[in-house]
Order: sequence, then structure tokens, then C-alpha cells
Amino acid sequence: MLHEALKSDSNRIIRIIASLSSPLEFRSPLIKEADALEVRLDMITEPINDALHQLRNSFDGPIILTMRSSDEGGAYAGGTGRLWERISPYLSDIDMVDLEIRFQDHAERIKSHNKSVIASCHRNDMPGEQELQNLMDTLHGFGDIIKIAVQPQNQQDILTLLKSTSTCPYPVIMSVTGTVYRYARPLLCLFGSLYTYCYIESATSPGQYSIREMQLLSHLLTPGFVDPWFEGRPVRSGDVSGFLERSQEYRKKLEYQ
Ligand SMILES: O=C1C[C@@](O)(C(=O)O)C[C@@H](O)[C@@H]1O
Repeated sequence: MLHEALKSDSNRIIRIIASLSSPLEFRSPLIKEADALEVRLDMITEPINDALHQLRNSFDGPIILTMRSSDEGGAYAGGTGRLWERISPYLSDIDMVDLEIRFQDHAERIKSHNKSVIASCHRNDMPGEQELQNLMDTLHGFGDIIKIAVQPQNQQDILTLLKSTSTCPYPVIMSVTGTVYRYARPLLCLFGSLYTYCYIESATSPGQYSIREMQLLSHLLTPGFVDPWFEGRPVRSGDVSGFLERSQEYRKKLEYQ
């Protein structure tokens, strides 16, 4: 069980959205270890009013409602006309709605219900730097947070994504689709992406890490978890006495069971 100290550590900058594709996952003990939850309504066939209400009462982080279109990797083929009837019954128990560009006309109505909009775009290719910037501007036109998931083709694309994320003028979630460059998922958080998506029991997109895997990556990659050996001063000139005790104390707080 992830030690609470790990989740509460303000240094942890790789924050996890657990993407849920079945109400059975709502009852997982791992739910509490996510920073936010995404309910993939397009992948759920039965009504979830009661299950979502119970989830709302048991989870204190943001809950996102997503209806991913079949054109962008999801299972929803109902078009924009039916979207409102599908999502409106659940608005009282969620905080944000993920809206693709094709559904942007619903943004103001969602905001009028005091819900935030994650304006999203998912592509199986890799846009250039300028196209990425234009896409960010388009998404910012209707979203409180922008989200872009693209498929890098080479390491240069990864550098482009990291640079675009780190210079993005808006609150951004940047992700990669596919498995070849999945390692970029946690790195994008180190360069400014607000969250990375993971799964609890079944992946909702190729290349996703499980929440357990991402917790470990978050622990190992987040600057606050680097051994306090240097503590900002070179070992040679610093007084290294007490390092072992300090690092053992530090590690005690972060023990995994
Ligand atoms: O947009 C995203 C990111 C995602 O596609 C992923 O690659 O992890 C998973 C989706 O559920 C989510 O809505």
C-alpha cells in the first residue's frame, strides 16, 4: 500500500489520473491512491448513478467524466446531439468534463453547471511544433485545461513534446498514445503536464502504465525523492556526516509494503 507520506509529499509532481472503464473498478482499494479519477463513460454500458454517487462520497480528489469518441480512440459514436443526454445525469457527482473539439459547443453549458472543461484532442500522428501551438490555442478557446495526446514517431518528437509542454501558456495535460514512447508519459509531468493517466485493472489506452507502476516511477523520478545526499552542496566540501541517518529517516517515511 502506497504510504500516505508519498501521496501527500508536495515534491511529487507526477500526479496520477486513474482511468476507470467499469463500475467494478470504482470499488478498488487503489482508487484512494490516485490524485484524480476519470470515468470513461463511453466504455460503460450500464447506468452508474448509484456507483458514481458512492464513488463521489468516498474519493476526495477531482472526478472527470469522459465520453471518448470512436474517432479519437473511444467507444462513443453518438455524435454531439446525444452527448448532453448521456453526461447530464452524472454532472452532480463529477468535477470536470473531458470534451473533444467536435463537442466544444457543450462547453459553456457544462461551465454553467460549475464544472470545469478539459478540452482534449487525441491523434495517432505527431503534429509539428507550430501545429501543436495552434491546437493548444484552439483547445484553450473552450477549455479550462487543455489536453493533447499524440503519437511520437522518433526521439525528436519527444523533444518537441517536452518543449511544447514546458512552454505551454495554459494549464496542460500532455500524453502520448502507443507503446513505443510510453516512457514519455511520466517525463511530460516533469515538464509541466498536470497529470498522467494510468489504469487500475484494465488499460483504457495503449501504453498506459498501471497505477502501481506509475507510483514507482513517480517515486523514483520526482526530484523530491532523490537521496538528500547533496542537499544543494557538493559532497567534497559539504559535511557528509549524518547523511546515512538522514537518508534512512527519509526512506522510513516512504516505505512500500
Ligand atoms: O485522453 C486520455 C489519455 C488516454 O488516452 C491515455 O493515453 O492514457 C486515456 C484516456 O482515458 C484519457 O481520456
